[in-house]
Amino acid sequence: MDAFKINGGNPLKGEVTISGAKNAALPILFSALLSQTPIRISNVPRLRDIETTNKLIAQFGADVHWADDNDVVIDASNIEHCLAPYDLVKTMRASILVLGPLLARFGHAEVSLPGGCAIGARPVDLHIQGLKAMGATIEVDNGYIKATNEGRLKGANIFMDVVSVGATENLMMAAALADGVTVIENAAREPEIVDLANCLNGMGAKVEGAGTDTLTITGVEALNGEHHSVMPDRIETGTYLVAAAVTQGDIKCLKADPHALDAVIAKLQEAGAQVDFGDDWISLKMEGRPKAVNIRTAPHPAFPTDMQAQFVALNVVAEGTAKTTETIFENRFMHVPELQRMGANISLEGNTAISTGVDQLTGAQVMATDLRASASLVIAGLVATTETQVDRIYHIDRGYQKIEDKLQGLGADIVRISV
Ligand SMILES: CC(=O)N[C@H]1[C@@H](OP(=O)(O)OP(=O)(O)OC[C@H]2O[C@@H](n3ccc(=O)[nH]c3=O)[C@H](O)[C@@H]2O)O[C@H](CO)[C@@H](O)[C@@H]1O
Ligand SMILES: C=C(OP(=O)(O)O)C(=O)O
Repeated sequence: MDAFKINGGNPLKGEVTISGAKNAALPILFSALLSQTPIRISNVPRLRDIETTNKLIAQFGADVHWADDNDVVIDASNIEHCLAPYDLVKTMRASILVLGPLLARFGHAEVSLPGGCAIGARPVDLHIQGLKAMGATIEVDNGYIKATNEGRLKGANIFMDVVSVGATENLMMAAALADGVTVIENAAREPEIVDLANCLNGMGAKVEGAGTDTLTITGVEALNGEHHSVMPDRIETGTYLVAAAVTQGDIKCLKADPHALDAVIAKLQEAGAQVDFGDDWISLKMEGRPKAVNIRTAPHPAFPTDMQAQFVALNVVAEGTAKTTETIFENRFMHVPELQRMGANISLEGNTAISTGVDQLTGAQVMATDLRASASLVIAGLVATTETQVDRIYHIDRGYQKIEDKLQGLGADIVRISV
């Protein structure tokens, strides 16, 4: 199993190129299942979750191949079956996103229930309810969601009582091929939803309102190939910016999208960082110790849950006391006990972490428990006074392309080892 060894103390300096967004690339790759002709997707990050997605799509019978370093071509004209098996689905929750496209195009789909995960139970009831509202018959049997539909799905009015990124994406993809108009109210407004809508519209879909809380989708009979470039990863960008702030560094992120990062930039400025940006870059300079900042996660455009752990790493070395409140996932504080082992002064009260920054963290052997928790431990390691070993970094490989190479390029002392 791989681990990172980190010797902290170097301020991050220089330029880092941001990869395509994992959370946009995954639904966009799955949207290829809606298309009768090949689709080419550029700026796809090279990550474990992307490999899992490609494997899942290929096992339905589609032809999936890398056409270039970051370009994937998918030809789903011939699909042999519509069964998504537990072995693949259990390794990546986003696999549930095959349900809408397969059902809409082929009238049936069997998808393993993804099961709970480290950060929370993460049910899929909204996905199922929305598809039922569009006329599908759905049963859950032996751990599988079994969905069927006679002919095309029917357009429907769907109100989602929880804002869900994945359910919005699944229903938007299904509605793209439905008969009639679907209106999704209380839809998620994340930039990745907009990127997916743009890709679908390029394939011939009629999706309006992406980026607002009401989506109107007029179904079409068929979708066809498209060449789409995935948006930059706002969470990867935010992670490097926080790492630079914590190490009192000076970095520039290239091929980034600063407009997708408003809430994160506001918090970095509140922490005392100087942040500048242009159309496709963002830079951060931090002089002196950051100031602790209160955080409350909520659906976009509020502060993203996927940046919570990284800001906890900032708060535990910042000047002052801060409250970090997690409102999206019920168990997304597993980095807290690991940070305590590195000397952090932090405690948990319900869904709030209360921290008072310490002058210095000390290195320790710590365990990554989920994707962003791993990132927060790496950030903590970058400022710790002695060596840190972060174990189980397969979590980080799900979502960060070549993180150790990128951090080394910024001057960090981090190496991958086999343990
Ligand atoms: C691949 C991907 O894009 N993952 C992102 C996506 O996950 P994902 O799409 O799984 O997250 P959701 O937006 O669906 O989850 C938000 C909340 O809704 C709840 N819920 C969701 C679906 C449902 O049917 N019933 C229900 O109750 C969840 O348990 C959670 O409490 O959005 C999350 C919230 O921004 C991010 O942290 C993840 O990085
Ligand atoms: C939680 C995340 O991903 P997933 O929804 O794929 O688990 C994430 O990207 O932080």
